[in-house]
Order: sequence, then structure tokens, then C-alpha cells
Amino acid sequence: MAPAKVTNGQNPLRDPSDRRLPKIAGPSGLVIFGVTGDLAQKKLLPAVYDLANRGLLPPAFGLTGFARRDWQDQDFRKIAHDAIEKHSRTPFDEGVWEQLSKGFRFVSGEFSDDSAFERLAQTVQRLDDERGTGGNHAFYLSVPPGQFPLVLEQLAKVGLSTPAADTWRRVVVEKPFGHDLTSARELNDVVEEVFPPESVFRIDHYLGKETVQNLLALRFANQMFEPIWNANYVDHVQITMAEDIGIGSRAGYYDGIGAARDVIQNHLLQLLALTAMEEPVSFEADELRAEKEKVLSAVTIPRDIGRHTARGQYEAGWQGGEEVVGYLQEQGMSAGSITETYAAIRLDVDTRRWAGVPFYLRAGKRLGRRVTEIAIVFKRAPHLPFDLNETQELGQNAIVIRVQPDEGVTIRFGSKVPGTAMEVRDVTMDFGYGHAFTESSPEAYERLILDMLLGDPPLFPRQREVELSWQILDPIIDHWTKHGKPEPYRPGTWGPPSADAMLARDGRTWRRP
Ligand SMILES: NC(=O)C1=CN([C@@H]2O[C@H](COP(=O)(O)OP(=O)(O)OC[C@H]3O[C@@H](n4cnc5c(N)ncnc54)[C@H](OP(=O)(O)O)[C@@H]3O)[C@@H](O)[C@H]2O)C=CC1
Ligand SMILES: O=C1O[C@H](COP(=O)(O)O)[C@@H](O)[C@H](O)[C@H]1O
Repeated sequence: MAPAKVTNGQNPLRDPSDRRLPKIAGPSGLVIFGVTGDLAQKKLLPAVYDLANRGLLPPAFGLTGFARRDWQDQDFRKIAHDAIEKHSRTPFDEGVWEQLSKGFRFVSGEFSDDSAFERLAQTVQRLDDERGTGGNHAFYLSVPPGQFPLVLEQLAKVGLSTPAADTWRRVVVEKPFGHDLTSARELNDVVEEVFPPESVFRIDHYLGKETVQNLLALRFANQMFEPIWNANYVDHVQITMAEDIGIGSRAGYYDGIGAARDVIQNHLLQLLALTAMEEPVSFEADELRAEKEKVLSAVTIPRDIGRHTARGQYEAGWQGGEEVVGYLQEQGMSAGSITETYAAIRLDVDTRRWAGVPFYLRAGKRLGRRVTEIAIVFKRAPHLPFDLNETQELGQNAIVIRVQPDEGVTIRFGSKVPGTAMEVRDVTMDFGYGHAFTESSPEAYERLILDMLLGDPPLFPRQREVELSWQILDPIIDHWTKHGKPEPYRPGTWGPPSADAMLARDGRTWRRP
């Protein structure tokens, strides 16, 4: 029997119940820049509340919102209360809210306004005095990416980025981190001029999802998957992130960015890296990141980009019984925009494990339904010892990691249909979180905000991963920019016909999840 691994001088097998308990954040303050925005209202404030409701925030916690609205603390509390009541995962409890909201403050101002940052510095100091936040403060940049440098510069100017002895200061940077390799490097220079690398937490919220972390458990805590997780058995991999929503009021951010920069550069390439990487020596941040980086640096793009990628833009139509506008008619859209709302690309991973196994990535808005999944599709059996009648279509075996919304894993294989004939049909075997566990999954932002307050970095990509991802994507986007426009597709479908043609050329079809 393998010896139990000993960590931090303690035997982890001695008291399993202790290890299951999540750690509680220490005294700390969180400043959210852009607190009136979509992300803060729908995800960040509810996540902070959910952490408080689970008892994972200390009484000595303070939250300061910063935005341009002319609000007082009580106006902010009212808006935060409503956003949390509407979007929190755990039931709303007035007692928890009462306690938590005592530490809520609001600072109104433009990012260019020096005096607003002086007020922020005073507010943070007062939280230390009144709430005992202990000089430990995190600054969450939930703002348009173009504003990152200005906010960082202002933080440095008023001394908020510099911790006193035995305290910490951290910065949380939302994606997208740059819009290409050059801008990502420039942005990193700006960030690291103000905060040292170990204080920078780059958010990719997909890494905070339980089902994404479960990919590691599936692969490395079991014996039956790894032996077949390679080019000897796998035909190809499909990674899909489909959304049924349009871009709504986010034209200001999305237009000119598009599906590839918005989600392939980060979420989908992270999923690819976790699917394809070797087992890390441990789950320490640097070990995990190093394995992901090895995969990303082995990724190659097709020589003929035009034939192995596809892009589309949704037009007006009907979805779920509702009439919806096309991308070009969305509020705030620039006339004649050629931003893609659908992107599909073929990538290869140039390693012994994955030689000849294409990874197909696709993402889009206004598609058939909301679903994110990773499908490992296997080669066909080399020989069948019985005749299948011509009408029987036996698909390829597959392991499908259902990231969302119906979280779980499906295994597809052929099975004999009861009866005298040897008829074989595809069946599926399902593991669903809802059936297997009584605990509901924390939201991704709950996990990530807690880890950041604890200073625990494994679920945050480092700069090298960001740069490698842009290196993969830049030539593809360059090619698209030089060659024509995205192809229109109808809402509620699975993207433009060119996406099907792209896979058909390889003798394959997209899954219909
Ligand atoms: N929304 C989402 O689903 C996701 C968003 N992200 C990322 O999160 C970040 C925020 O996105 P989102 O919430 O959608 O953006 P929004 O446009 O909804 O919000 C932007 C926020 O920034 C504030 N702001 C903008 N300019 C200034 C300024 N000059 N001075 C002071 N405040 C300013 C706005 O405040 P005011 O009230 O004053 O206008 C508002 O609170 C972006 O980096 C985005 O890429 C990442 C993943 C998902
Ligand atoms: O990062 C982003 O993700 C959301 C989708 O997130 P999910 O957790 O609901 O899958 C996407 O709508 C948005 O465009 C993008 O910026």
C-alpha cells in the first residue's frame, strides 16, 4: 500500500472531517471597482453574501464599492441588498445581511479623479479602525479592461498598493487580460509595476467551477480513465461553450472583442489544458500551472486556418418562442460590425500523448441551448465479431464532462438490445451532481473570492498561461481580420453552416448536446 502523503507536518488521514471544512478568510477588506456593473451585481456581491452565509467570512470584513453614481453608503446597501436577494445561491437571511452590510461602504468618483482615491484610502483606513480589517485589502478590478492601467496608477499614487508590515494588499484582475499578446504583456508590465506577481490574482471564473475542478479528480483520482486518455484510444476531443443569450447591453465591451477573445482565449483554452495535461507532481499552484503551460506551449494551429476554423454572427430571428434582434441591431452596436458571436477552431497538441488527435473548440451566443461540455470521443472498435444490420448506427464511445448546466459525467457505449438478434445500440451511463451529492455546488466566484482572500493561488492562471493562450489565438484572429466577414446564423441553431463544413472536412460531426 502506498504511504499516506504527509502535508504541512500533519497526517491528512488522521482527521478527515477537519480536512473537509473549508478555511475561513482572515480579517480583510475587499474593494470592488465597478460595483454598479453587471458582473458585480449578478456575481460578485451575491458571492460575497454566500460566503458570509456559509460562515466563511470573518466578522472583521469590509466591502467598499467604487463607481461614478452619486450614492451614499445607505444607497449602496439598498442596491446591494436587492442584487443579493435576487442572485445569491443560498437563501437570503436578514441576520447574515445585517451583520455583513455593517461593513459596506461606497466611494463615488471617476477613476481619473485623484480626490476620489484619497477618499477611498480614508475609507479603507476607517474600515481597519472600525471593523478590524487589519490592513489586509484586496482590490477587484470589475471594470472595462481599458480602465485597468488608470485604476492601478491611482492605487499606487495614494499608497493603497503598498502593505504595511505583516499585512497584505492584492489585486484581482478580471478577464480579458489584454486583447492580444502585445497588449497582455504591456498590461502585465503595468500591473507588476504596482503589485508583485504573488499579489496578482487573474480571474478565469471557469477554474472556480466545481465541474472543472472535477476534471482533475476524474483523471487523477481514478485508475480506469488515464490508460485510455491518449492518442491510442481517443479519436478527437470537442469542447463546447454554447449560450442561448445574446450580448444584451454589453455591446460596449463585446463589440470588437468577439467570441474567440471573450471565452476561447481563456475559459476554453484552460479546459483544453486541464483535459490534455500530464499529472502534476502536486496541486501546488506552480506545479499545476507548469503542467498547463506545457500543454499550451505544445498546441499548434492548423496551417490552413480558413479551412479549420469558422466564425459567425447571429442574425434576427426566433429563440425559445421569442422574437430576438440580430447582433447588428443590439443596443449600442457599431454599424456594420464584423465581430464574431460564434467561433470554432481546430487545434492540435503536439505531444506523444495527443499526436494526431484534434481538439475542436467552439463557443457562441444565441445557440440552441446553454451548455458547456468536454467530450472525449473514442476511436471505433477495430473489429466487430458480429454483423450489425445496415440500419444500425453505432456511434463512437465517449466520455462527456458536463460542465454546466446539468453538471455531471456521461459515458456513451454500445449495448445489446434485448431480443434474439444481435442488435447493438448506443446507451449512456450518467453521473449527476444532483443525485450523487447532497451538497450544492458553490458558485465559481464564491470559490475564487475565498481563495483570493486566503492567498491560495492554484485556481488563478499566471501570466505565462495568458501569454501562451494569446500566442495560439493571435494568428487566427489576424487571419479572420484579413479575410472577409463572419457568416450569419439563425438564433437557436448550432452556429453557421461553415462550422459543420469544417468538421465534415475531417470526416467528423459536431455533437448536438
Ligand atoms: N458581465 C459579465 O458577465 C462578465 C464580465 N467580465 C469582466 O468584468 C469586468 C466588468 O464587466 P461588467 O460588469 O460587465 O461591466 P459594466 O460595463 O456592466 O460595468 C462597468 C463598471 O465600471 C464602472 N466604471 C466604468 N468606467 C468608470 C470610470 N471612468 N470611473 C468610475 N467607474 C467606472 C461603472 O460604474 P458607473 O456606475 O459609474 O457607470 C460600472 O460599475 C470587465 O473586465 C469584463 O470583461 C468577465 C466575465 C463575465
Ligand atoms: O466570461 C464570460 O462568461 C460568460 C458565461 O459564463 P458562464 O459561467 O455562465 O458560462 C459569458 O456570458 C460572457 O460573455 C463572458 O465574458
